[in-house]
Formats: sequence, C-alpha cells, structure tokens
Amino acid sequence: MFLLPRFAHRPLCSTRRLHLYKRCTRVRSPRESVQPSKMPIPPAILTPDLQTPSESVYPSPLRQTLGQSVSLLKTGSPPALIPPHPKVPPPTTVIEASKRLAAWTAVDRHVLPEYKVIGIGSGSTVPYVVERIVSQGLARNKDRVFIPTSFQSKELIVSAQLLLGDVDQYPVIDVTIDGADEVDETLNCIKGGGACHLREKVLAEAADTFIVVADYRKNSDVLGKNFKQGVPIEVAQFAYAKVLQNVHLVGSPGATLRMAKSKAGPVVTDNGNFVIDAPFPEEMMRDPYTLLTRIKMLTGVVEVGLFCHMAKAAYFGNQDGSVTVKWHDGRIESVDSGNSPLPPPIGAPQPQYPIGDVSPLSSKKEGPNDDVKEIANGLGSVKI
Ligand SMILES: O=C(CO)[C@H](O)[C@H](O)COP(=O)(O)O
Repeated sequence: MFLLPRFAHRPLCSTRRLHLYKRCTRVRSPRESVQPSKMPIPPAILTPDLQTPSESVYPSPLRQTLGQSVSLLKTGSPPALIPPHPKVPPPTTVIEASKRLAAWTAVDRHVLPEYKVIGIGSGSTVPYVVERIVSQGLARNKDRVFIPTSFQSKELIVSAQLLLGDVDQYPVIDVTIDGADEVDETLNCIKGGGACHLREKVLAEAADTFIVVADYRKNSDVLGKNFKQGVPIEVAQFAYAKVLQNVHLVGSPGATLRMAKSKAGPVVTDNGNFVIDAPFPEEMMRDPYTLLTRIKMLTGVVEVGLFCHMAKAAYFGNQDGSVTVKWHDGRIESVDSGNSPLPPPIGAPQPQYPIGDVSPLSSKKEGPNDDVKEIANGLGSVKI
C-alpha cells in the first residue's frame, strides 16, 4: 500500500528544513538516550522556592524525590516513601475496561525503558496510560520527564508524582500516547472531542513515535461514521464568526460554535480559543488530508482536529478482551488477552496482568516492520 511519509503533507519551509536538519543530525546514543539531568535546565528549575509540584516543573531539590511526599519535603521532615497514586478507579463497564486494555497494551509495547521524554495525551483513556506507566516502577520513571497535552494530563502527571516538563523545554519526544475520537483505515484520526487538539497535535508531531489508544467504538473505516459531532476546529476568539461562515462555505452548513455545558457561553480551550464543530459529508471525509488543508488555510483557524499521516499504530480494546492493533503500514494484529476486559466478581480469581517489568517485546527496538509473532506481556499472544 502507498503511504505518505509522516511529514510529506507539509511543504518544507526554511524553518521546517532547519528543524528536520537538526533532528536528523542530532547525535543521541544509544537509542535516544536523553538524560534529563544532562539537558539544559531551564531557570525555573533552579528556583529554590517553588511551592508545589503543580508548578510547571519540579524544583531541583525535588528531582530525586519522585514518589516521595512533596509536602513532607516542604516541611523539612525526613522524606517518606509514598507510592505514586494515579487514582484510576478499576473499570466497571466494558467500554472502560476496553480503554484500559488498549492503554496498557500500548504502554507495554511502546514506553520502552530507554525512553526518557514521554508525551501524555488527553481524554478518558489516558488515565490508564499513566496508571500503566506508573506501574513500571519508580526506578524506571525517576529520570523520565512527562509532557502534557492539556490541563487534564498535567494534573494526571502531577498527581502521579511524575516529573512534569513542557514541549518548549523538550521539543523532541520519544513517544506520545493519546486517545482519539475516531480512527480510519489508514490511521487518520479525528481528535479534539475534549478541545485539546492543538497541544495534542504539537506533541504528536514532536514525537518520534505517536501511538493512539481507544476503545472499539473508535475503530472505523471512514472518519465521521461513528463520531457525528464533526471535525473540531480551534479558532481565535475574535475571528470565530468569520471562520464559521467560511467553514459553512467549505462544505459544513451544520458547523456550530461549541457551547460549554456548565457555563454560559462557548467552550474556551486551554489556549484561550474557541472551538467550532464541523460535520462534513462522507465524500469529503474520505479524503481527510485535503479537507485538513482547506480548513487550515482559513484565516483565524488555529488548528484542525484531523491528524493525518501521524500515528504509527492505533490500539483498540475490544469487548471480548482482545486488542486490535492497526499499524501505519496497513498491518492489523489481534492481541488476545484470554481474559474478559471486565474484572471478575468479587471473590473470583483476578485476571493476570503482570505489572512492573516490561515484556521482551518492549525491550526490542521499535520499527514499522517489526515482524512480531508473539508477545509475552501477560496480555496474551499476538495473531497477525
Ligand atoms: O482528542 C481528544 C481530546 O481533545 C481525546 O483524545 C479524544 O476526545 C478521545 O478521548 P477519550 O479517550 O475520552 O475517548
């Protein structure tokens, strides 16, 4: 199958060429061995009196204390070990369990021990991603830095007591894992149901590997078949009326400004912008890249929730406890966990999802043509 390379859709302006040049000529060995301690430390980290871990970075005295109580350190008492607690309740519905299956499988396979800079997406599937990363243990996570795509994921990172960074400090990310509203056959995605798609796209593009995790309802052949509310378009506030008019002309007469649920007025994104939801007819959604470029050309548009040619793989948790993996080269795998995705009734034996060590597969260098026949990550075997 013919697939465009990841960045083929973008004309190479001089800034981009410079970026690609720097990226290609960067020396990192072995395999992207970024040591946060050796990276340039931004001034904020050197500030001695940062108050709480919810600041944009941890202060340096706390950098060795991940997993320990920050408040104890603030009071000067001896540090006590408190395990990071991502506060994810166990799933009680098949849909939630499917999200967790997808997230855990993707983390086991793509958050490799040598990865030090990790992008965290947004949405209801991502807490399971953070939960599984935390389960890899303090030793593995203490010298990693995590980059959020939203207020929500920033809170997840902070509450799990992981080191928080930002993409302006770490513009090259080893792997970003994110949810999606719908994914088509060639891994084009609709994103932005949670209005986070601007930052999500920046982190997807910054990542050497971009992985999507979702439940079975998001697995589609054509975008817009399942996710009916339309393509999310982030727009500058003052320009929304003109953009809306132009989006109608481009082919979405039903496009509307997204309104907030518990606030009078429109949704305002983490970046202070508005969001338009634009449903397009199926024939336009069959060519999402052309549609993306047409919308992006409208003045006032900040970002479009169509992610084309970006994902390396998409993991979908299924109702029967299996995971379907769609790869960017067209391969489709089925990972059979052999377990129901729902936890068994209280008292019954719990399904075995070993936590901690990553699978033999995970220690293998990734590549688009990995000929994976079997994985031994506790989630079962792979049928290709
Ligand atoms: O794009 C997003 C937010 O802007 C989310 O990733 C998307 O809405 C999927 O979320 P969920 O995992 O809750 O289905």
